[in-house]
Amino acid sequence: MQTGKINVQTENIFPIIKKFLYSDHEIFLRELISNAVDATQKLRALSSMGNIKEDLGDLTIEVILDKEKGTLTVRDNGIGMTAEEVDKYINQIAFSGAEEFIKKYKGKSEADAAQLIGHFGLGFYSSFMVSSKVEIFTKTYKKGPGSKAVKWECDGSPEYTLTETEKAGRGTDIVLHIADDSKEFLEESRILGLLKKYCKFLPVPIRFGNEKTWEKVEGEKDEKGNDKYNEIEKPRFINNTNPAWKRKPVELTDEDYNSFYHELYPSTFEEPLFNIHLNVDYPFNLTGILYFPKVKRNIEVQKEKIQLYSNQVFVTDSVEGIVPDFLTLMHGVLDSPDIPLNVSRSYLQSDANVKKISNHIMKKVADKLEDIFKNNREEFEKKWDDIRVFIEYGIITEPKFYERAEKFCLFKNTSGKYFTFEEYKNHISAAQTDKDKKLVYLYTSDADEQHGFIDAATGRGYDVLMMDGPLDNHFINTLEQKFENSSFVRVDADVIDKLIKKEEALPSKLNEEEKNKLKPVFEDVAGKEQYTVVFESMSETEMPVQITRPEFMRRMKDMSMLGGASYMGNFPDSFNLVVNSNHPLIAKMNDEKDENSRKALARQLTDLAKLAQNLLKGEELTGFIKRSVEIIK
Ligand SMILES: Nc1ncnc2c1ncn2[C@@H]1O[C@H](COP(=O)(O)OP(=O)(O)OP(=O)(O)O)[C@@H](O)[C@H]1O
Repeated sequence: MQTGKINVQTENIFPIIKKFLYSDHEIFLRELISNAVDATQKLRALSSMGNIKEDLGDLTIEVILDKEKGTLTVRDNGIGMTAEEVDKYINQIAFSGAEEFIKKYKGKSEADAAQLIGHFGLGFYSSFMVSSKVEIFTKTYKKGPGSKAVKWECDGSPEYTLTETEKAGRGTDIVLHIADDSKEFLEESRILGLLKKYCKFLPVPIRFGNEKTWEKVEGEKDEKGNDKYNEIEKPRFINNTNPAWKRKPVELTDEDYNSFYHELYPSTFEEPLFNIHLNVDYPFNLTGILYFPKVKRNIEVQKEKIQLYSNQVFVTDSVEGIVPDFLTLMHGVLDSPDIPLNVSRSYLQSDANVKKISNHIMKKVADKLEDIFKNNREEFEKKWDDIRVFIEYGIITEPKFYERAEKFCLFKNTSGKYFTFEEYKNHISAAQTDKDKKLVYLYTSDADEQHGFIDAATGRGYDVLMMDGPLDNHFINTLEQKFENSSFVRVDADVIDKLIKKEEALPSKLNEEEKNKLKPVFEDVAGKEQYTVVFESMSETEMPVQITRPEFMRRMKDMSMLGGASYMGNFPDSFNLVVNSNHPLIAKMNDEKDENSRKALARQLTDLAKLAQNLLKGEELTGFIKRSVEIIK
């Protein structure tokens, strides 16, 4: 027997390991199983190179729980280790990582220390987070002297023992004696949960005990004459060793992609819209499949998230910082050994590899969208309403994505037709260029509520865009910065004559004095605080009074509601009450001598204008209806 001191200066490092990995104790299982997978893959590699002649036998990795003994064992049939290798890889190399960590951690805050851990990969030693004692039983695949099985044992102090032992087969058993404060890891359900989380797609079969199922007994019936079934126990395998993202795209059908989607997200019933299969070797290694889900109208916190793997080992499903923000709306898997694990967000964001990966993914997503757009515009338009939020989000937040998306991003108008930016510009430029040569894009945020204004605009030969998505306020702001000499104006921002300013207005039939006389009457009925009364000389056929929402003030209000400008507090609604000074009813009002009649007329006209903007409510509405009945009588 050999006893020795693990090559470490610090007296007892395990309490420190324990403390700093506290929040993530469960990763010990991921680390141990990864080692077992590595050992198995190495064996496979040796065999395929002809270095091992005999049959490798069953390579299943087993996870064995013994509640009575209080142990959890990870067993592999991989390459195993000789005594010398245990000394080298476990006592020295593996520990030096831990030790280096301790040195660096001294004098740092806990948060910094937690970030550091990832760089050192405590690997095997993370098992001490949950164990009072760890044993390794291992036998190398190598033949000859020095290849006897050995047992290594350590109880968390820097002393270990290394002895010869008997072991039937090749490979390694790591036996954890679970510590009193970690008893949860002796619960079958807890371990099963962890295996399903971290090991679902590992490339070597993982078995955890047995599961019960029902098996049909051929040729036998039960008392009722139905097929007979017996309950049987069979080995419970955790993983799909050949997940879709590791296979070649040519081998996969749409059904394969969809069924893999459901394998990833078992509780989701919706089908994804389409997918992108990633496969890059250089300058970094990245595989994966991303799915476009149907994005809900209101972007909610998502249940299904992109899952990040490193060589098929699950790492995390918070990929912020690794993929651009707007791509976090996608679903699927990314697998890259080049993404550093267990490190902080800010570290990830500054990592050069991560940046390259992020740009690459963005490019691939744009490629795919452009591809569908070019080759199957009909399908693209059909999916547009579902993917639109996603593309707008990308355009708002990523200038690089805009450069690509400006070719395939679509506008939809109120009659349901789709246009690219370029097509739309050509479509409206004749009718919607104002007297200063500025192109005015008209839009509605609610086709029902703004119906009257849309009607007036289309009547003029203008086109109106549907901008009723959750991001459209921001989207419009972005486009105004990108499009030269253009502005966006909501259809109810002004009366139709003023919406797109053309030549000089018609002459007014009211003079200034008359206007000044009528103005207070309208101010009185509408309320001066909320409504600014303005006179416009429009055609006689336009409405006598209209309510508009000046574009700038409305945007400020929308922004304050979104919380984007909370310093403005509760920004008030602000409206213009536009009086058509050429309308016969206004002329009639002007001629009216009786003050009460003049006021009644103003009130009725104002209420009609409010009604058209869905602003007439409650008591005002009731009053209006009663008055209208009186008039008809
Ligand atoms: N099940 C095993 N079979 C054979 N060798 C093993 C096994 N587990 C660990 N080893 C050896 O011990 C070494 C140290 O393992 P450890 O998990 O600490 O670090 P690592 O796997 O090299 O790196 P990482 O920090 O990424 O886990 C491994 O590189 C390997 O040589």
